Amino acid sequence: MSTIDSNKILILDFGSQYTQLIARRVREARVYCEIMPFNTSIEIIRDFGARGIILSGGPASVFAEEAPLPDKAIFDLGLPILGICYGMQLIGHTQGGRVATSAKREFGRAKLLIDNQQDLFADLDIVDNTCTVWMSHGDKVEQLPPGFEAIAHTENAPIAAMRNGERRIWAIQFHPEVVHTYEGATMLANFVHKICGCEPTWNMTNFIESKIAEIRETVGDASVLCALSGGVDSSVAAVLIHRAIGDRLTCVFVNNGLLRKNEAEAVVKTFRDHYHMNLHYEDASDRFLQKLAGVSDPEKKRKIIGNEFIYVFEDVKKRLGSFDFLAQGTLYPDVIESVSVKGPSAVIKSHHNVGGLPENIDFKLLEPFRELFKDEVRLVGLELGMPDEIVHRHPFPGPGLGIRVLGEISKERLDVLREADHIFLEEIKMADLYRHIWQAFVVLLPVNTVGVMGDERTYENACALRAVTSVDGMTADWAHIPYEVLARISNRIINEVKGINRVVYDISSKPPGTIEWE
Ligand SMILES: Nc1ncnc2c1ncn2[C@@H]1O[C@H](COP(=O)(O)OP(=O)(O)OP(=O)(O)O)[C@@H](O)[C@H]1O
Ligand SMILES: O=c1[nH]c(=O)c2[nH+]cn([C@@H]3O[C@H](COP(=O)(O)O)[C@@H](O)[C@H]3O)c2[nH]1
Ligand SMILES: NC(=O)CC[C@H](N)C(=O)O
Ligand SMILES: [Mg+2]
Repeated sequence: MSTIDSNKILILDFGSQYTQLIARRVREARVYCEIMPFNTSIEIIRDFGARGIILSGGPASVFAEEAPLPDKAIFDLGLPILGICYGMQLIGHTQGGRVATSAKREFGRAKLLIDNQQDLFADLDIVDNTCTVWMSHGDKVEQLPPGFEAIAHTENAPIAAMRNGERRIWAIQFHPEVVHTYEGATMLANFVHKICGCEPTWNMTNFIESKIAEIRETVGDASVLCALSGGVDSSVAAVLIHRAIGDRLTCVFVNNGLLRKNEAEAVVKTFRDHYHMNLHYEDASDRFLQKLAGVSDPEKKRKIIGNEFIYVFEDVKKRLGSFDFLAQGTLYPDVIESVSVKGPSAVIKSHHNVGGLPENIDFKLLEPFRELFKDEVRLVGLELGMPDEIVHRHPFPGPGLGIRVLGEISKERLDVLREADHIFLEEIKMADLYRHIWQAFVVLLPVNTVGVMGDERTYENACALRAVTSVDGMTADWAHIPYEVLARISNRIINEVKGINRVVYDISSKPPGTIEWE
């Protein structure tokens, strides 16, 4: 991003599970950074103009025929380089050392003995030069490249970290980006501040100012249509764009018939009355429900919903006039997944995502949060003075209740789910748990169970409560909601919601489960 000058770090991605965590840690050190694929050309790297480069880990072995390697000219840029895990191995391999597949692989916790407490390992909060780190490797550097010295070791790896002070290259076998490496954040901060000389200036106020200027420049005199869901990302995007271009912004909120109880009214009220924005409310519930009738396959549902959203936006554009831009709340994880070196990853579920719009759509895209993580978007929202209820809302997927009524969707089943879901959220809020939980919702199961109510036999639906804790939605654990709260929720749902006679609690983590059931 041109507005951020050279006070930034470049991360080259070799396919590690943790590349995004490296980016988070660098940003937590208040230095802007971007991830680029490992094979990015030296011209692009030079143009980006970072003050240092981090080479991520990765699944490959440097011996593999197709081992991913960076443009070797990165070693001649005169910039400090830090290699992590595979990044260390590739430095060892390409700079004249020797890497070998070790008989003793290291996974998980390891004790690191630091042999030199300078620069990268300065100011660590440790005793006896020993710190706990997290490892995940089979290969290791067995012989130092010329000019390098070992600066830390473990029982299994005599060269667990190395550096070449003159060429300003550092490399570590463990993962400093994961929380289990207790002093990892300090090490990464040492690299970006002390070694690369970056100033800790990245903050949301700077971001907002430079984004507003950029939006004005990009949009010029044109008008913008913003797909607004009332969720965190698009709401904060709408407020930011409104600051930049005022009434040339029109928001479109689509009622796809799959929203939660009272949601449509609440979103319209907030954005029309509170923010005084041009808001177009499009009730498209009939067309969505018609298209979904008789469909029970989750992937088919997702595709139908994703496509229908696009048709609705195009229809609205035809009716409301000329809009050059379509704005949406795309975040960094969405963007980066499409450039990851992991290659075509397995399709677990097709996330409805306007980012997957066809090439020939009649809009240019405006995505002000392409560089941000969700918690950063929340900070932008707070900085823009947005209320807690919007900024700290649980994420809600575009396909909405359509993927929470398992099996065939009908208006009746959606209504049953809406009531149960409403009770669940109400009780979570009352128990003061809403902010501790990443996401909580009810799933209506395509299962009828026998019950007894008022001495009468019932044969009605079962529903499942789903509540998870998470940082980024990529991994999640089931939330440990106190039994008393669960008991109250179950009681209320069974008593108050006609059509449900049994409530179960989902205790699956992600992985191996996912957060949504479809
Ligand atoms: N009902 C809707 N009407 C209009 N646009 C929508 C609707 N649902 C989703 N979108 C668009 O799809 C994008 C992706 O949805 P997503 O759920 O990831 O983000 P969000 O709703 O803005 O935030 P959150 O993740 O907190 O729910 C939104 O940013 C928005 O632009
Ligand atoms: O906008 C969205 N469109 C979708 O199609 C979609 N599918 C899942 N989600 C949300 O993504 C997070 C991870 O969900 P899963 O563990 O179920 O994959 C959770 O927060 C889910 O609610 C979606 N969001
Ligand atoms: N996490 C990593 O970067 C692993 C590097 C390499 N694949 C190994 O097993 O040693
Ligand atoms: Mg949403």
